[in-house]
Amino acid sequence: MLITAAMPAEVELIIPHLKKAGNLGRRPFWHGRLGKEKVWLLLTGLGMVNAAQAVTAALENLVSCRVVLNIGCAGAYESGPGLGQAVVAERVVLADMGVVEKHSWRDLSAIKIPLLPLTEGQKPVFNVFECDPGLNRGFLKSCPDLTTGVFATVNQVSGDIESARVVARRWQAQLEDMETAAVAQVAALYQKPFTSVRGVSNLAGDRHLDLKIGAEAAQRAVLAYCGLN
Ligand SMILES: O=C(O)c1cccc(C(=O)CC[C@H]2O[C@@H](n3cnc4c(=O)[nH]cnc43)[C@H](O)[C@@H]2O)c1
Repeated sequence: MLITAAMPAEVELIIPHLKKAGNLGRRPFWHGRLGKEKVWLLLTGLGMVNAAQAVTAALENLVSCRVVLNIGCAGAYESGPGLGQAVVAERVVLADMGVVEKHSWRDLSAIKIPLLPLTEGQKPVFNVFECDPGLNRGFLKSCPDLTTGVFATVNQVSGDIESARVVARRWQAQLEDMETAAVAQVAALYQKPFTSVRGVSNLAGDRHLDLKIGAEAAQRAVLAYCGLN
């Protein structure tokens, strides 16, 4: 399993279980066993470009990697989960990729060019990546406190509640982050099952974050999934 996170604070509980293994794609990575799982842990840096570059480098090199998991903290949209709640993604979306015309926003289907090569019998992929149902069942079984939801991955972080509300409504999303859908897109290109578990660090639109509370919630879910609780 390849586990990716953006920032060191998001992997502090997991790192003590693993060994530093140098750099991969110029990103620090660790390797070892987390209970039942053989794991590579990769720090990608902030945002979608960093995440996509790091995961591409990892999947080009780690040929025996079967599954990709993204973890970290996230902002929760109003009426979404509370601070410290861990959530597993049903689907993740490239939430602000599309067309703006006269202040009106449309998703990538307006451009009609899919993000992934078309495969027979599959619908074209524009903004939305479905997470792996089998992986999600495993998480929900081992972590009864987990909830599920849609993750909106943005380049423009919501800086006020009204802006957050627009993104939440557009995608029926519960959480906002800056990397998940980019990791999902690269995992899909490499045909690797993918999911994401994130913990709530703030109300989306409120820039006061408790990184530790959010990051620890997600990591505890990962440790439980691996049988280490
Ligand atoms: O200073 C700010 O305005 C600010 C706003 C949002 C997040 C940050 C961070 O330093 C953490 C970024 C990190 O955590 C994820 N994250 C956490 N909360 C949110 C959010 O409300 N909107 C988008 N991303 C969020 C994100 O994936 C980053 O990796 C600072």
